Order: sequence, then structure tokens, then C-alpha cells
Amino acid sequence: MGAKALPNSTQVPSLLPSALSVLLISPLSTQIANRTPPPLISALHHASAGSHLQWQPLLHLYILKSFSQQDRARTANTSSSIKTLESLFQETASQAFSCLQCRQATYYNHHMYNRYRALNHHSNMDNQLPPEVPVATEAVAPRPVNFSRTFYGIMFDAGSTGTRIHIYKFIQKDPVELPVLDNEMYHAVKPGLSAYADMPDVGGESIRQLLKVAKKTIPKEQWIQTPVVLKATAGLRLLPQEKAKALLNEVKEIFDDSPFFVPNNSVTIMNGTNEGVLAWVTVNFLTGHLYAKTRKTVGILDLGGGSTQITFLPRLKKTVLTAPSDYIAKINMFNSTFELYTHSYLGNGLIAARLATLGALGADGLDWKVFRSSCLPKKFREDWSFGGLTYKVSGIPDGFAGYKLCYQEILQVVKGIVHQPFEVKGSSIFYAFSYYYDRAVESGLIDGSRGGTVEVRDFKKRAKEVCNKMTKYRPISPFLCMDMTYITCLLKEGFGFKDSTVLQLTKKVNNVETSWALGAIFDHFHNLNIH
Ligand SMILES: Nc1ccn([C@@H]2O[C@H](COP(=O)(O)OP(=O)(O)O)[C@@H](O)[C@H]2O)c(=O)n1
Repeated sequence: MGAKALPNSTQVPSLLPSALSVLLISPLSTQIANRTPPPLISALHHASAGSHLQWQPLLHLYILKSFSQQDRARTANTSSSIKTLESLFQETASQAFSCLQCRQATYYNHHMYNRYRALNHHSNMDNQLPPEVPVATEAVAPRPVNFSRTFYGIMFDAGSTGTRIHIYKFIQKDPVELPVLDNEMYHAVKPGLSAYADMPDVGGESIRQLLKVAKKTIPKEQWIQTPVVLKATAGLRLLPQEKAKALLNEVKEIFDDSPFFVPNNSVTIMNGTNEGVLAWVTVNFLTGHLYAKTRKTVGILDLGGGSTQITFLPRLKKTVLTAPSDYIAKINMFNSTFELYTHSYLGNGLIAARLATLGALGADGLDWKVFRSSCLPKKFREDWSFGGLTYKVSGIPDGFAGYKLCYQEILQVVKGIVHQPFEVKGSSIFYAFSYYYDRAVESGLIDGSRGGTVEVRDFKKRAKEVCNKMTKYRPISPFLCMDMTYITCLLKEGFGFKDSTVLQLTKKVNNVETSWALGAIFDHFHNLNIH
């Protein structure tokens, strides 16, 4: 089966702006007023304080599908989603206010006080729609003179293959409105910090470079109250402790010299559980699945360079009961606790898996040993660098190359290592990103600008083709056969997905990266208490 188009909720960008602007500019315009049930108008209008990224999939679905009078049920769902996304920010407000009370940071002062007021305004709204808001309210409502409309958060993702900055802009239009995510500014540099294990000061330059982007993006008067946080993943987890520490210290010094607000513990190595859970929070937030008592969520599959994560909300108790105890994590949101299946496999990221397949992971004699694999073109031989080390790698010149042999090699890296959750054979939807996405694009499975939906069997089919015609695909990457075979093997033999399992390959939703970073900024503003 070839690539399919994404469903509506992830195709929003091309269709939404015009439809959304109609609603935001004139929520009671005749057409909409005639066709939209009054409670929804109220809810949408109440929520219309900015461009409201998180409402977009909901609005999109509603506008495109619900203009006929038939869909009262869908309207009810939409309204409840709006309400529950508000709840997320109500909780944020509550947390922020406690920070205000403990005087942790000047940063929180006026934004958070206003959000606390919003919390009071919305208290006891469980199972209700937001209150009716007259159309003219936004134009004439009195506001405090210095009311600040926007605030920002900076999250650095120090990954094994690169360092990225995510600058999130939130808007709070009115003291009684809750803040919403307006947009994300994203920038990335390569290689990752771990490549500077022996020269942390040089590694620090990449952070300085990215901070310049933050200074350009965020208005000067906001700098002092904008938190800057860096979380490192597999690259630093795999380094010797003292080398990782030296890099983190370097970053902390750079942050301290910056004009931004540096909270406690702002530079850390994140654990694998949080990486998986926060990516789940991001994707479910962006796709409109995150609300109180939600059962209909999507799973996530993240394939990094050094580690890989799987996270989903089990529907069946058996999935929880049959999982190793440290594969279940709890997270608090909307006054309830979500019990997630999550695990991060360190050493099973795509690049680490290449090294393992080649027998090079942790090997000595790197200056003379040549690491060979039947997953590489026979005549290929090159020096290849990862994580600050250089490896001599090659195909097997007088041997065989191809899918079957390659699959057998790769099986050693997966079999018996990756746990198969009970429920994964069911019909849950999984969003897959990072290297799943990149390799699907490079091998021509999906379009790079739009993403797409594939089945697990599509990866297998394309892996066979790439491995059995290595010369054709060599200009794209000599590692493409190895990578595609690894992805196939990880999905099938590792997690135990069926050939027919559908994967939603997505890099961005409404122009926001599908990465743990957004979940992490939520976690910063409101401790989600992952345990
Ligand atoms: N915001 C992000 C972060 C990573 N990635 C991709 O994720 C892959 C590697 O992730 P990573 O370097 O963070 O690896 P880990 O440290 O998580 O193992 C690369 O393909 C990146 O381009 C992305 O597309 N967008």
C-alpha cells in the first residue's frame, strides 16, 4: 500500500487559516450564526483570544463537517474538548500562583496573577460550557493598564544528533481569558552537544548561536521573564558522567550570562520516561485529544539517534498488568491521573542501532578496525563519525548484501531487547516522528512537506526494495537499507506491531514540532508530576 493523505485534523494548515479567520473576525457572521448551534458559538467565541493553535483541529473539523444541522453529537464533543483544553491552563494558573506565593521568580508576577484570576473566574466549571461572552466584550472590556498579552518559554532539546531551540509564544488576551499557544519558533544546529565531549567550550558556542535566535524572536522587554531550559537526551546519557557534567556546566554558565530567566534545574539530562511521556503530551495536545477523562488518545513512536520511545494510554488493564513495572508511568492532569505505557530504549536509536549492527558499539581499535555489514553496499567504505568518535565502516566486498541477510543482522539488535506490549496488536493510532519520518521521506514513502499515513508493511516493502537495489538508493544514503530494515524490524519483531498497523507520520501539527519539547514547557509552567 502506498502513502495516504493525512486525516483532516493533521492537514489543517492549508485549509484552516481562512476558515479560522472567519470565525475569529466575525464569530456571529450570518452564515455561521445560522448554522452553528448557540452553545458552540459561545464556546468558540469565548476561546477566540488569538490564533489558538490548540483549537484549530477542532475548529477545522467543525467548520468543514458540521455546518449542516446534523451533528449535535459532534458539537458536544467539540465543546467538551474546548472546555478541557481550558482546564489544562486552569491548572497551569493554579500551579503558577503557588509559585508566586513561594516567590520563586519575578518571572511569574503579573502573567501568573492574571492567570490565577482566570482560574477563579472559571472555578467549578466541570461539565459545563464556558460562560456566554457577549460579542462586544473584547473591544470594550476594561483591562488593567499594564496587562501583558504575550509571554514566552524557551526549551532547548540537546539531542544526540543535534541541538534545537523551541521558542513558544503564548497569548493571554484578557485577564479572564486563559492563555493559549500562539506559535513556535524552531531552529536546529548539528552536531549535538555530545560531539563536543572533550571540548565543552566549543559545544557551548552552539548554545550561544541559538540564544541569538531567541533574542531576535522575543521582544527585549520580555527577556527577563522568559524561562530558558535545556534538557539533554540520549547523547549525554551515553557519555561518561564527568564529560556530560562538564557540558551541562558550560551551558548553565551561558544561560546565567544571558538576559533570560534561568529557573532552578534549568540544565539537566532528562530521563527516558519523561521523554516519552512529554512527547505523548505534546502530540495529544496538538491533535486535540487532551482533556479530562479522555480515553481516545493517540500513541507516539519517537526514533532518535541514541534512543527510541513508545508511549500510549492503554485501554486494557491487561496491558498494564503484563508490562514490566517501570514501563508504566503516571501523569497528573485535569485533577486526574493518567496511567501510560511508556519506555525509552537507550542504545536503540537509529544511529546507535547502526553501530550495534556493525558490532562497533563500545568497541576498541577504532583507528584500524573496519566494521562490516551486509546492510551496506558491497563496495562502500568510508570513515563515519558519531558522538565524537570516527568509525571505519564498509560493506562486505566479496560477500553478499541484501534484505534477508541484513534483517538477520539487525534482529540481534532488537530480539529479546524490546518488550511487546499486550495492546499493541490492537487498533490504536500511533503518531511516528523523528527518524521514522525522515527515513520515510528519504525512501519516498511520504511527501516531506505534508507527512502521511503508512502501514507497517509499507516500511517492510520499501526496505526490501532499497536493500535489493542498493546502487539506486546509494546517492540518497549508503545507510538507507540498514535504517529502513531496522525500522521494519523494530516495529514488527520489537514492538510486535501487525503489518496492517497504521502509522501517522508527522513532523509538525499546525506548524508546531511533534517533539517532547512542548510537553516539557507545559511541565515547566505546571508540574505534571510524572512518576
Ligand atoms: N524537534 C525535532 C527533534 C528531533 N528531530 C529528529 O530526530 C532525530 C534525532 O533525534 P535526537 O538527536 O534528539 O536523538 P535522541 O537524542 O533523542 O536519541 C533526527 O532525525 C532529528 O532531525 C526532529 O525532526 N525534530
